[in-house]
Amino acid sequence: MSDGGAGAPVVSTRGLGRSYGDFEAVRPTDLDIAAGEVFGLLGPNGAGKSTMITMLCSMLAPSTGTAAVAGHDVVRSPHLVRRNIGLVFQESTLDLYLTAEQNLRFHADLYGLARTHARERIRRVLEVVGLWDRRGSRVFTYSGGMRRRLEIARGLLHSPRVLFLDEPTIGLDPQTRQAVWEHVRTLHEEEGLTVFMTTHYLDEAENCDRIAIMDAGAVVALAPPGELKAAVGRDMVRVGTDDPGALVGLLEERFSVKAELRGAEVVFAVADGAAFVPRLFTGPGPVITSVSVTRPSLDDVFIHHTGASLRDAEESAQGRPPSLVR
Ligand SMILES: Nc1ncnc2c1ncn2[C@@H]1O[C@H](COP(=O)(O)OP(=O)(O)OP(=O)(O)O)[C@@H](O)[C@H]1O
Repeated sequence: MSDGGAGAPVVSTRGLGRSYGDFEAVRPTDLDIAAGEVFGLLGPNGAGKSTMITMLCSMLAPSTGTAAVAGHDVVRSPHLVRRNIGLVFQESTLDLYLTAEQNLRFHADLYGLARTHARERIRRVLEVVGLWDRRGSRVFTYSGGMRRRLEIARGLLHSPRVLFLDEPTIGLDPQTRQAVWEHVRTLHEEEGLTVFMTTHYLDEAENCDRIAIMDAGAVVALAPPGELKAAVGRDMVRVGTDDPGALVGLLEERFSVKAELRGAEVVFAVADGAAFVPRLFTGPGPVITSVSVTRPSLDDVFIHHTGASLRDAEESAQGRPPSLVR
């Protein structure tokens, strides 16, 4: 398979799917990702994100269809695929008893980088992720965030065309997540890297050029974040009340509006929030303590397509034992 030249998608799938027995973990999927794009795959636990990314990295054989990465077929040319990609997965594979520099040198040897080039490249990637000064420290002395940054540096050492990140910041605090993301952005901008990531975090998803929302093995929406939000189209109304259950019932009966409980709030979508809200205060009903009207957020988009809140997915992801913070 040829590289296809400028403008050709750098990741392309046709009918790509994976089953376990009768269970379709990833249903046949077509995807095209352009060179230089930052692409995010979002979905609740078990949606099929890891299965998808592992197939694209040539580490799991598809049951159906084809996938090409940097012009190479993932089944027929796995070695060429791996030369062209960087991987940062949930499970850390750093050697904790080696220094950062030694970890990177080992990786450079594996990829056959010439010594001088490797030296320059190690310096460059460590500088980008802010670890050059700590290059001589053994990795077990690093914090969770520093280890993650080092893994990103390692994933980029051999100048891949596509960086695959499977939940790169899971278990990290918001500031560290932000820092990791800034490093990815810098490399994306300076090296024209294509980034394919899975995430549970809405703020990370907002940074993507395009997002695919995956649910039960299928891509149910795919567009830039702004377009996804505009497509949901309606205003979100959040109401605080002393009796949320009663308010959900009242909205259904009196206004035929389907509302959900999100935490202590009742949340629903209407075409014109400002016009609708005064009607809530007419007639008998539970006491209303607060009301807010907002344009749709990415979480609203997620709920619209999957019926679940991404915030809940974030929380359950946070509850998992973080593989980074050892
Ligand atoms: N080796 C396997 N054998 C059987 N079922 C599997 C296997 N690997 C994954 N699955 C199932 O496939 C589905 C998709 O799993 P996958 O790990 O891709 O989801 P995910 O979206 O990455 O979830 P998470 O966000 O929790 O990592 C799940 O129902 C999972 O149980």
